[in-house]
Amino acid sequence: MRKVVLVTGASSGVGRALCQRLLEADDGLHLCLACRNRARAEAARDALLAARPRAQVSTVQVDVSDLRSVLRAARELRRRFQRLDYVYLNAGIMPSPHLNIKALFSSLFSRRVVHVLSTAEGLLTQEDRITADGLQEVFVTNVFGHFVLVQELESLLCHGDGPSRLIWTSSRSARRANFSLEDVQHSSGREPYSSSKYALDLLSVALNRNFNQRGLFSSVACPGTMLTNLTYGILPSFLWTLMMPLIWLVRFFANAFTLTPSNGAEALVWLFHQKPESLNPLTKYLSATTGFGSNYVTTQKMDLSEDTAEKLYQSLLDLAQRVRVTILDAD
Ligand SMILES: NC(=O)C1=CN([C@@H]2O[C@H](COP(=O)(O)OP(=O)(O)OC[C@H]3O[C@@H](n4cnc5c(N)ncnc54)[C@H](OP(=O)(O)O)[C@@H]3O)[C@@H](O)[C@H]2O)C=CC1
Ligand SMILES: CC(C)CCC[C@@H](C)[C@H]1CC[C@H]2C3=C(CC[C@]12C)[C@@]1(C)CCC(=O)[C@@H](C)[C@@H]1CC3
Repeated sequence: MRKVVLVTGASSGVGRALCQRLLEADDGLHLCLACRNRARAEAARDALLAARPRAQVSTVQVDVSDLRSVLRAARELRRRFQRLDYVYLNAGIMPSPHLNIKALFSSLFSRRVVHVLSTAEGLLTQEDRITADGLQEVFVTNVFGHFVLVQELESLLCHGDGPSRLIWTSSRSARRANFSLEDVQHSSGREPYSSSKYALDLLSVALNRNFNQRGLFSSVACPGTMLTNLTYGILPSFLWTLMMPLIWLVRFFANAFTLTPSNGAEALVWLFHQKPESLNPLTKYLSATTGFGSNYVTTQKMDLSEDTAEKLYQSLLDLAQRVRVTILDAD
């Protein structure tokens, strides 16, 4: 039977490159592209099938920032599939980013330059919004919509017939100091992106604790800094083009500049091929690229406590229950 792989945010960037690379390695897979925009999803499916006609590629419409859409998509997936072997929880946003140019220049002359350029620590803030469900948009898109999707797909993931895998696209910019259990949605801070990625790291640890015995395994990966729609929201593409010679130079010291979505997919593809029992649940798997353009995977121990992970998990369960009641009442 074909293995089924679901990828959210597969219409562009690293999600789309991941689909391409997975099919290059094995066109016997069934890929299901979970995207918010039907036209973009179909364009991605057509391009993938044109390159690998033997593959099976389907699409499902889901806007992960809209919980009704998540519930609808999960219902559709339960109708179509008996099991999901891999779910890549990849869709993500960084709305209205503001780059602190002064901090960027001072970091270039500091000893922490490689760390700052790899994580953007102290360089970026964002303006978050509130969704129609009354939730912070970055939190619901990057974390909570995916959490509810996983909950709704539990029967396809814990099927008792071999392991299933969750692979989250996190980030090197996930930072403990930007996350608080008292404000998991980061409604009162200016770094919702970093907070949401830290929440993903915690969530993955908690999911392993709660689901490994039922055959579900979770991992987190960072694709490194790539030129995608997300980074074109920080600086326009012509500025990235102008900075390219400098970035190629920087890449000799900072392996996080993977630059292309295909390079960025390295850790996500590598995780696909690993036995889940061999992976460390407290490790983040990072795509990296050398100055000469070779890709490899490196690891980082996550800066978190299992107790905080469990507390976040419980607060997401509570929130999901409350939101479900509100949605059901309104319908
Ligand atoms: N670019 C980078 O340097 C880095 C990116 N990442 C992470 O990689 C992931 C992919 O981003 P990247 O490829 O860079 O950027 P892109 O903007 O190219 O991809 C983001 C994907 O998420 C989808 N998406 C956004 N919002 C929603 C939503 N509400 N519902 C469903 N899908 C949605 C987009 O759909 P659509 O095509 O319709 O816009 C798109 O397919 C993100 O989680 C990001 O945080 C992590 C580290 C570095
Ligand atoms: C290196 C160049 C000469 C200057 C580039 C300046 C900035 C635009 C980049 C420096 C660090 C970058 C970075 C990201 C975006 C672009 C920078 C701020 C991310 C925040 C993109 C999304 C992520 O998830 C992070 C892992 C990236 C961290 C580094």
